[in-house]
Amino acid sequence: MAPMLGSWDGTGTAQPRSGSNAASSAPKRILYVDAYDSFSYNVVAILEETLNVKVTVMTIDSEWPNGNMNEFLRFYEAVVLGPGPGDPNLSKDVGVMRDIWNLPDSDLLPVFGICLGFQSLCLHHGVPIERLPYPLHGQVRQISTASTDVFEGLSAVEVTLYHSLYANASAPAESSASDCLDLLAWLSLDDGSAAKSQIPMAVRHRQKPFWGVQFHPESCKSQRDACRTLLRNWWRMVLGFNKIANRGGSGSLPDATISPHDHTSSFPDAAYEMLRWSASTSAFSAFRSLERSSLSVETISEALNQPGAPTVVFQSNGRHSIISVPSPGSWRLEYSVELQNLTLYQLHEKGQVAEGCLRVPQLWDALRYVMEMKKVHSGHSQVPFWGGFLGYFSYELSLACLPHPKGSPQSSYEHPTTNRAPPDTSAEDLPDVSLLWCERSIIVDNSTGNIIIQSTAEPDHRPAGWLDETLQLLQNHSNIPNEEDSDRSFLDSILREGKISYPEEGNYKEQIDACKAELEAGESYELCLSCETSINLPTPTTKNDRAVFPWKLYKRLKKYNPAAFSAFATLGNVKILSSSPESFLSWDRESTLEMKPMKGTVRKSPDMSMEKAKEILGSTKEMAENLMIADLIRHDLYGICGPGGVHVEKLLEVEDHGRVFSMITHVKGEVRPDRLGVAVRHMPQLKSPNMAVHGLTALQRCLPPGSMTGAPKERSCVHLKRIEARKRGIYSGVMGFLDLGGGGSFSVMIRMAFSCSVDNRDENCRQTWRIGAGGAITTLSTTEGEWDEMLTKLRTVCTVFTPTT
Ligand SMILES: C=C(O[C@@H]1C=C(C(=O)O)C=C[C@H]1O)C(=O)O
Ligand SMILES: NC(=O)CC[C@H](N)C(=O)O
Repeated sequence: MAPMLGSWDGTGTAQPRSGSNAASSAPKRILYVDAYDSFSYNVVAILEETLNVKVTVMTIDSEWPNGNMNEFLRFYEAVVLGPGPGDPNLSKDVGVMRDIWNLPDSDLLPVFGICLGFQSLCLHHGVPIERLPYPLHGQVRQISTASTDVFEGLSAVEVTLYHSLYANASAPAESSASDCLDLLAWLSLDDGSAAKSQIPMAVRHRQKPFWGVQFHPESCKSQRDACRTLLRNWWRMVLGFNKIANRGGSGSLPDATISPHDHTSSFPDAAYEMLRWSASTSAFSAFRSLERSSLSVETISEALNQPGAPTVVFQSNGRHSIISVPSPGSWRLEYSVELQNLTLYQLHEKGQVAEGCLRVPQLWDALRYVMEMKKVHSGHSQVPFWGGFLGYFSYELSLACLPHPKGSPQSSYEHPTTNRAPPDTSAEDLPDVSLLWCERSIIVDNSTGNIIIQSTAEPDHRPAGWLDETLQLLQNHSNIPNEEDSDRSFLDSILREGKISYPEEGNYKEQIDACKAELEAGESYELCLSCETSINLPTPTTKNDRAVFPWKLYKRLKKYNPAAFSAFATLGNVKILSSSPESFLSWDRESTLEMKPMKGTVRKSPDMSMEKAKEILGSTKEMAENLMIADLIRHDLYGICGPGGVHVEKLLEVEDHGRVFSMITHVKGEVRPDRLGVAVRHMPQLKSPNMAVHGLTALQRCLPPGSMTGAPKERSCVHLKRIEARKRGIYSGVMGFLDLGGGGSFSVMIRMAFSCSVDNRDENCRQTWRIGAGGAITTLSTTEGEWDEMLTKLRTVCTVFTPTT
């Protein structure tokens, strides 16, 4: 193989004709065309980190600024066409990418296509794009190269692949292709036939400055040094071409992304209302400490919270547990995406209620505003929460936070009058957001037994005020006697009357096949499919029994399946019992964001050791599942933190999570208000140094959890919604706290049950609890294996709903 290299190379010996800006020291500009992929910001990061360039992001469904592509591209040194879902044969999937290939010779500029961008390049130059015999998603393979051109010095490179389609260079229509494209790299594919076929991994146009790679140089499992060399080689050739062509990005451009989405929304009045409701919250969290106490979290919560009253408890088996305590200034909010309705409820005095209409972005603005205005400046230095909001964001709220490409199937909740979701009465009244404004709380340091009693309400700080009273109360308190027997018979008496509706096996298996069909078509690289089990129970007859039932059930769950993020909530009609092992997003008060997705699960059993679990989870299938999510959350964090701001701490490590072994990845990002990531650069609110504001924004931009959707996130969600045909509700959403000191932490709502039944014996004699369970479907999944995995996860929660005798 001796690719013909055309008439120009990277040495750039020719003299510029005129007006070259080569001497300019300002970073040169690259235009990145984003096909709504979940790896886009990883590409932006590797470009900016490697080439000292500035990247502008333009989504495929954008209009060319001023309707003039040629004019606009003069600002740029080169264009990078990114990866994405779908098929380059369809204009909706590549959008403006296609326009680039039709640039007149006089306006040519260097182009580098990645995966979908590469396929678009090949297709336009006569190479058909077809389906692979088996998709290659999240798989790390060694490719061979021609060792020339952009692969100078790189003979074999290990790279990550995320594609279902490929450029069939040996198809009959190829004769014209070989006239203009040279093959620079290829992969030997063992497709089961006697002869091993080779598929193109990189090409270059012979006359035009167009390159493309089928693999993902930005993936954290692609050989980093080699991929950076590849980009530097390309960049040399870009500069060489531009010099000869006497072109090059010039002029100053705003640091914005180009997309059809209007990011402006009027500031919501609700924000001022929420601020008024928080008037009693001061800028200090005062505290008292009770050293080395043996009081349990359950005992403390029972001592300070009335059964059935709004309560949130985070009972971590990590360092700290948090228990909310009501105060005269307590209030809570509920938001419905479908109705675009916000309701505030005062918990004391006359139980005042306020309602307002606002859109999802305005809700985030309101939350940011309150967190900024009510910043708490000091408190106990060791504890992660001083006061603020505790509660959840549902999966449907998360979907409403995603950008939808123009013309894509919209989510019903954004436009209540059109494209309604399938009727789903069980989810009808479930608030999509429910948050408790919490001034008083108790923190238990699980490692020392120390208890911190804290409050941001000024009257509580006075001597002999609530802090001192509570200290005394807890000092004189002892653990509640073990009521396991009476609790068991109480719970069993209700559970015995329960009806559990399990998902239908045949239906779930059909849904697995439907997912696989989308994976094979190139629509997704991984789909996290789930289904729901519902449990219908009699409502206990007495008011007290109704109030204590969820709490007692929670205690049973906590005991049966202790988890890193066990949590309980009762907020209005909503009750949540969670034994989630998975952290979604947390942030400290200074600048660090952390995400720890979990993907790859095996059930514990007497003959399943950690060693064996590592062997199973070390398979191509399991590693690929986790790697895809690892790359997805790197993208999510790069969108906030920008190039240079994201680091992988742990990649694909197996951990013990109670009843299962799971594989996790741990990624950290540093927020730098002066160098924000592409996803948030347009937000003026983020000039603030307050980490609460950045953390909330990261939450808004990173929902829904990628481990619960698959990648690319937006397109995967569209398919999952159609295939699952239900609202997931709180399952797949997140639950956690927003700390007025600046921090925050949210876990993924899995291994949990929730109910939104009205607690009124007269109106509703039955209550329905819902448990979601599922798993990531890849092309390597087996139908049987996925059904079993779903059942394993379901059992961790469903077991506590079955009577013990
Ligand atoms: C979908 C669930 O879990 C998700 C899927 C996992 C997997 O595929 O291994 C692991 C953890 C979660 O991100 C669930 O628990 O219902
Ligand atoms: N990662 C990608 O860009 C994938 C491209 C295309 N959707 C495929 O599956 O082949």
